[in-house]
Amino acid sequence: MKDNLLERVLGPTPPPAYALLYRQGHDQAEIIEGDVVDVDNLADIPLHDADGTVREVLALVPFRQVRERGYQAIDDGAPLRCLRVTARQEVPVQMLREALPATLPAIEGRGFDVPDQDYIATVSAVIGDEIGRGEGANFVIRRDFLAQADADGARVATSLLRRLLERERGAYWTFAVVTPDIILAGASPERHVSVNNGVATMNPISGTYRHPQGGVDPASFSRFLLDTKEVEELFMVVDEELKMMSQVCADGGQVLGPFLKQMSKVTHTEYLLKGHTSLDVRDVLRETMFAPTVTGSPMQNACAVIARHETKGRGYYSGVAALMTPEASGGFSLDAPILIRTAQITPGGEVRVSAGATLVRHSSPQGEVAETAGKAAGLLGALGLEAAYGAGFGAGAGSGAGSLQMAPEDIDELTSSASRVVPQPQGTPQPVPGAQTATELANDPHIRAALVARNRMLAPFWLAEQHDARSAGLTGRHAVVIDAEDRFTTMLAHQLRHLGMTVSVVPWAQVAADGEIPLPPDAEYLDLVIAGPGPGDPTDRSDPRMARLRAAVQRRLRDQAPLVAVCLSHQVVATELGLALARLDSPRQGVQLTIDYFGTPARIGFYNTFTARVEAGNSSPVRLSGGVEASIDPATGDVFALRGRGLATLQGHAESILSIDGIDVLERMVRHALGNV
Ligand SMILES: C=C(O[C@@H]1C=C(C(=O)O)C=C[C@H]1O)C(=O)O
Ligand SMILES: NC(=O)CC[C@H](N)C(=O)O
Repeated sequence: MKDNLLERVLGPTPPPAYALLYRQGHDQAEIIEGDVVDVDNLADIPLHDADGTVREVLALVPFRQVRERGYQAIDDGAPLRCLRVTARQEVPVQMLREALPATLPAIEGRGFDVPDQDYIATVSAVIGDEIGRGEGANFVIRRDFLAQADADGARVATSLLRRLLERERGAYWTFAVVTPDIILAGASPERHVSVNNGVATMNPISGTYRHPQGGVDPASFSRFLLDTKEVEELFMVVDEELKMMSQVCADGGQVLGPFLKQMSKVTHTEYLLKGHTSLDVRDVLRETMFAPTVTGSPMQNACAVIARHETKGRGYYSGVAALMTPEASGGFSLDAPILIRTAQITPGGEVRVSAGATLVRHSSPQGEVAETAGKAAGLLGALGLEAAYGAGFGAGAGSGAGSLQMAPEDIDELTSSASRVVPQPQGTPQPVPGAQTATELANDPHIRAALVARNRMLAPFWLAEQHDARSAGLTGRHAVVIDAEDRFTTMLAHQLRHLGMTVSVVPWAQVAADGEIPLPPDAEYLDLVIAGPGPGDPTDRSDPRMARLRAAVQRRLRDQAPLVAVCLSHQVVATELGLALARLDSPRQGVQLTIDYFGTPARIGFYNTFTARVEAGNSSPVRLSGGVEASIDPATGDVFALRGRGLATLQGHAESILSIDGIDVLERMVRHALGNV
């Protein structure tokens, strides 16, 4: 008789480890049984048996795994757990739903571990001490809602899954994974990365509209769509994920969208990034570990910031579940949602629901408190914990008990700020008027038009496919990009290759103390050095990273050897040329500006807190000593770009999705540095 895995899994003697998955784009739900194997590194994920037979594996990758990349994380010991699939079954989703326990066990909410006041203090500290000191553009700090169920963990997970299948919508994966000591159940909106027949897709989601009590409302949603903070947040995570795409895909990543992800309690804005990869799926996982939408950017430093401001390890929160399935071609497909909106459950029925908010320079602490609560709301509602968090986090009053009470004006904060309205690109339709109620926001033509209009702010380079190189006469020239811990270098490398160059990226630590830069293995001569961006204060003499960057820059300047310098490295060059460096009153982290690039207006993305400055009131460009000229902001004297013999620098990021004119400016910089080739 055919084994009915579903019956077995939900029967009196379930197997020790199984998963129940309902994945977007699949007709049927999947039931998987597997052997549990814990491994140290992603490369150890057992995709082959000893005899070489391919195996399907579902891996649970905890956040602390990021240490494999050399990034910081509080070590809570959560294992990289693999289920080697031994049996699987597909059933219609309603069959799964109806087979799951119909009643929830009693669950007592204990509230957030970090009270509102403490979370507010953390938000302020992150804005002031991290973004305000040039450590990065955005950081995701999470807190945990804790609860205790009067049942074992598997029962909590399966009954929660039923409620999620009944109530949640728009999820990428709705799932429960049960293993002897680690149990997860959730409805994650966000695909981190998938690979199918060599096509890699990432799905950065950012921007969160919390549904008002009476349901979604196109008027308030239109205001949300025009909120600068929400728009910039999404663009920043697209940039950060393009860094990952440029690393794993030879053709970078084409940006598709924006789209909406409408869920039960919140609606998000999102893009899809697509490219072609030939990497092993485990390498794809490593190079993309983890999403900026749940960590921040630049990602490496975001991990350090998280370790500074969170007090406990994240377990699996913001990690991924990764299903790797053999493909006919001999490789493996990969499907990896981010573990958010996911309950971490112990065998004894302790429940932990983590939620974070993306903190940016103009975050409102109260608004971010409400956002963590809003993100937890879908799961807490499904756990029957509505009372624990109050009547709702939407536009209504928060009348709930405990730590989550807040004033309606605070709750409204994120969506109502008229002072932060995005300047509307020409022809953008006005926000939809009045009280019309539409449940499917994406079907509203005005909303669709407003979404599409966002792309007018973005670089055509990244909105198009990028296989074909430009013939720029730079073919065969060798460039080395120095990585100063911001992976914008992968996008720079991709664009330079697009211009015909041969490019390698070296970490700053490979620069010698005397500034010598290693020659790539296949090159006899280095035509160009691109000194990259990075977090931190460029004048910090105690930081070995700054010292190496400075040594490299000094050497290139001394030899008048071609040098392009970006952002942090532009600042280093500027100080070497004797310019003053100042901290901006309001950081330009993730901001688009039109600059005068030596006679041509250029729309460029900026990610900086510091700036080099000359006297205000001059017109651009100004001539400095040594034949160097500076493109400046006449009002402030802020230096946007420098040019001299063999030298071209930019405070902004030509490689950014925010740089409409980026590839043209980069090409001009490279040609200038190479002596006008
Ligand atoms: C960090 C979370 O969600 C992420 C952050 C979002 C945002 O800040 O707008 C939106 C979706 C997710 O990418 C979470 O759910 O905990
Ligand atoms: N992206 C960067 O290189 C930033 C440079 C510097 N850390 C600043 O914030 O100004």
